[in-house]
Amino acid sequence: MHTILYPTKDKWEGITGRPHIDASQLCENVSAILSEIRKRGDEAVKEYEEMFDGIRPEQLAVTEKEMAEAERLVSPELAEAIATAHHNIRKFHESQRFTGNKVETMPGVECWQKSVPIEKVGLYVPGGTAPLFSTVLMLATPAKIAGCRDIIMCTPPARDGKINPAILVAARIAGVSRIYKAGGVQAIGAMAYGTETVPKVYKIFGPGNQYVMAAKQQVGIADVAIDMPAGPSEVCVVADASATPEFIAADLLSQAEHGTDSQVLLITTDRHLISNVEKEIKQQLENLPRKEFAEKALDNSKAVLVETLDEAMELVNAYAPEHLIIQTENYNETAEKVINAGSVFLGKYACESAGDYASGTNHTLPTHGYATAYSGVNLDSYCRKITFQHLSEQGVRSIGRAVEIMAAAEQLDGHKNAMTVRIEHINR
Ligand SMILES: NC(=O)c1ccc[n+]([C@@H]2O[C@H](COP(=O)([O-])OP(=O)(O)OC[C@H]3O[C@@H](n4cnc5c(N)ncnc54)[C@H](O)[C@@H]3O)[C@@H](O)[C@H]2O)c1
Ligand SMILES: N[C@H](CO)Cc1c[nH]c[nH+]1
Ligand SMILES: [Zn+2]
Repeated sequence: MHTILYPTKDKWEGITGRPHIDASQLCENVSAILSEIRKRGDEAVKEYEEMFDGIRPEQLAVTEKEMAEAERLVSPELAEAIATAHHNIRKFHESQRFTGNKVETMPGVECWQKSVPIEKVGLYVPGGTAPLFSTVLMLATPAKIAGCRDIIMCTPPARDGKINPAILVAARIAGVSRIYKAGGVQAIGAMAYGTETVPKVYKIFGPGNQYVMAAKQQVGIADVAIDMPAGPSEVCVVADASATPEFIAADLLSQAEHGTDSQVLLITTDRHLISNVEKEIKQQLENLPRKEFAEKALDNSKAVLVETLDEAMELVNAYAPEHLIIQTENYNETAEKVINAGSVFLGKYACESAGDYASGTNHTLPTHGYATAYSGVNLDSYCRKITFQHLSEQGVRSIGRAVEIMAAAEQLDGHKNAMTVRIEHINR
């Protein structure tokens, strides 16, 4: 981790930048794969599976036999933990149900919204370096609550051609309709265009590495809707002298271990905290099986000393982290200043892992600064709000003239006439 002391504002860009990616090369590679998937369907998906995941799946669809085998392989303890997480995720997302009201904007003019589920959704569950079965719960639970009819899921198989059993069990618990063995760009392409086996969906959800994120952004231009750019994980911790270095180090490492392109950021008003956290990181790293990933991610990461918590929060908002942990004495007060963040964790006990797995909030969140404009996945992500309106004769009398005048002023006589014929009909 690089330490930066009291940076002036002109240095902030160097702090808020994400790890460098050669975007043009990435886009070119992704686009070439997508175009093969579009042209050659299943065959191309299998070829890229062999190239990137080291296994050519005989068939892409997961069978009932594989589902049953997975149920046997998952320990009762893990199944219970998954059930606990699912319960909390369902409870929190059920509380997000929309209730639309009819509004009479003028006498006889009624307008309202109805929330309608997206019929066909495609979920991407990462599996390149870790089998993220928690992501299954995060994506499928709200899809099910929303009432999506077809919930399909893609995830890369392991080298033995199988999908991690916990992913399959979580999928069954959360209500996924069909599962396919495909990862990365090829999975996104398959769900965006449809292949002989994988159905085309209307919206693709889910996080992934830089390839997955770039593929979603490309297919999102013209072929399918996407939830948001959700790429390599990030966490930003804001702390003052009251914070616990051991906890902060653990939180930073918890996201650094996701991948070499992850990034963590510590912003503090206490100079000693930085050295204490660094000492803790060194110690904790020794016992981390994914030490190599974490070390590389830490190379892209920074600890920043600032004068005040107000300045810390200004820097947080400029960075727009996926996750923000606030470990300050008056964390509620500090939290008032949050403008740009995906998900916020308050106080020393709210570790990000709680939200990653089991507290109930969603862990599929905007990265790379997109928290300035996107929300994380939530119940609304799976619905559209369709507006309805009804006009009575009184309604025509209320707004008819305004419509006629505006249409005429826009030089759209056809529009004007649609109202005029009604006004005349009523007055006949
Ligand atoms: N933002 C969020 O909400 C969130 C949530 C969970 C995980 N994540 C992130 O998801 C990511 C998971 O990454 P992962 O790699 O473990 O799994 P992944 O499933 O995202 O990616 C694996 C796939 O990448 C493809 N791939 C690998 N190398 C490639 C190459 N050179 N060219 C083209 N395609 C290639 C392969 O097809 C492989 O199947 C991590 O970065 C993690 O931080 C983000
Ligand atoms: N931290 C990730 C979101 O950025 C989610 C996750 C899944 N498993 C563990 N963590
Ligand atoms: Zn995580």
